[in-house]
Amino acid sequence: MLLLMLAISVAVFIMICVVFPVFLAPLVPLLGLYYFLQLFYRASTRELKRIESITRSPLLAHFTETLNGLATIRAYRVEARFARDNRRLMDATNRSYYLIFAVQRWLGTNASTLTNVLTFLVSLVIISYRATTDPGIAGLIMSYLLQVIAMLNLTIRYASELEVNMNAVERLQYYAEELEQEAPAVIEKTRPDKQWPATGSIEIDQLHLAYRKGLPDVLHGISASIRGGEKIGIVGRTGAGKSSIMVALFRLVEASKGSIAIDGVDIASIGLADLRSRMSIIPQDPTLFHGTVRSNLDPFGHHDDHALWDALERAGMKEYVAGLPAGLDAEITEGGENLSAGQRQLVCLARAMLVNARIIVMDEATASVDMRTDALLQKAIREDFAGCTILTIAHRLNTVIDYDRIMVLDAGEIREFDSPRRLLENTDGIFHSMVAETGPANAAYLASLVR
Ligand SMILES: Nc1ncnc2c1ncn2[C@@H]1O[C@H](COP(=O)(O)OP(=O)(O)OP(=O)(O)O)[C@@H](O)[C@H]1O
Repeated sequence: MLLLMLAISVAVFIMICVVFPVFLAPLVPLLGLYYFLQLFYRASTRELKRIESITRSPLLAHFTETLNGLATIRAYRVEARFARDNRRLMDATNRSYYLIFAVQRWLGTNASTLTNVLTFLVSLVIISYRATTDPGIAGLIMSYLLQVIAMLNLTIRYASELEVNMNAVERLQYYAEELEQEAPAVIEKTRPDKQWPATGSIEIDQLHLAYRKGLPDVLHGISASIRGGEKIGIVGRTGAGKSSIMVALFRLVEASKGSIAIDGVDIASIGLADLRSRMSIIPQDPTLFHGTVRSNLDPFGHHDDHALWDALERAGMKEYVAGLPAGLDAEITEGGENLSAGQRQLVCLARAMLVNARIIVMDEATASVDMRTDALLQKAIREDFAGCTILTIAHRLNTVIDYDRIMVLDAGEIREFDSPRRLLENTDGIFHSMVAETGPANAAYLASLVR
């Protein structure tokens, strides 16, 4: 609408000026000045907006961190420091914000001055030609002149705003076209059959993994052969590479060298959706989404209510969910905030049970739960997942001491991989020393549990 009005005003104004070319004389140099004004204005606004965006991110990050860590901040009585940091970051943002307004005022003042000069000059021309100029035309010239100038001011403002906001479009385009994409979800030619993986055997062959190009490998050519149905505990000190094996298995990061084959199928050759839908993961930090119990258990609506209740029962959550007024349709808030950490873990467990996968990966699934939930999880792992291949990434050796085999990782390499009994017998081994570090009483208890 604005552009249309501007176009009409400019057109009429030009027509008048063509009929009475004398009025063009003062316009030409002043429009030139106008052009320079907008050049300065656009360049400054663009840079200021950029600075404002850069300084706004730390402010928002600090604000979010403060909100998340409010309890800790209060406990350590460091409110003053956080308030000071917040003010400092706010000042940094406001500095550019203030300047953006100042630049707008600068444009407004200069444009108004130019407008006034222009109006004055055109009025002088009209007065000097009053004998030959129709009073109606003179009025029309003055009226359109004022409109055109006002529109020009707005046009400069909007053009520069458009230019700045185009940054967002540029960023979207970058995300859509230039950002490195995941492998395809499905590769028709190499789709595994519906039963895959029937046994759940995993063959890891000289696997190297780096989190990004240019970063050093975190797994240095590991090889292991896991039979279908085996229970494998993966242990090692912090940073040994335990979670990286899970990352490679789900292809969250592609292996830089080597391969993983599941039931003889190289996982790099199939689509990601096919790969990830055939394995279940119970992460350390259970992930729930805003929605209902039902949508969290079965996001794609593949299962009927009977199957959902059955999974909840096996995970020990049936009683709780049945007690909710809406049952399976009870609301789950963002991140599962309205459930306890243990209940979130159990919902994840029920979700894993529902999938009926042959391969289950647990990333320290029992690290943050109470004894009852832990017992439920362990029972489920033994009974429900009896025939499944289980890989448990564990810090607590108690969780995996009765597993079939333990893989001991150190600095991205497999140092030991054997049954817990044999590993314990090797008094020079890492596993033996890890068990000894848990204290004499627990070490004796662990030794009594090994099969
Ligand atoms: N997203 C990442 N980007 C870059 N390097 C990473 C990333 N995640 C992990 N690493 C590096 O990979 C190595 C192995 O990390 P990983 O998380 O596999 O160890 P972990 O044994 O699971 O440790 P923890 O017991 O603390 O969870 C570490 O040196 C770590 O710094």
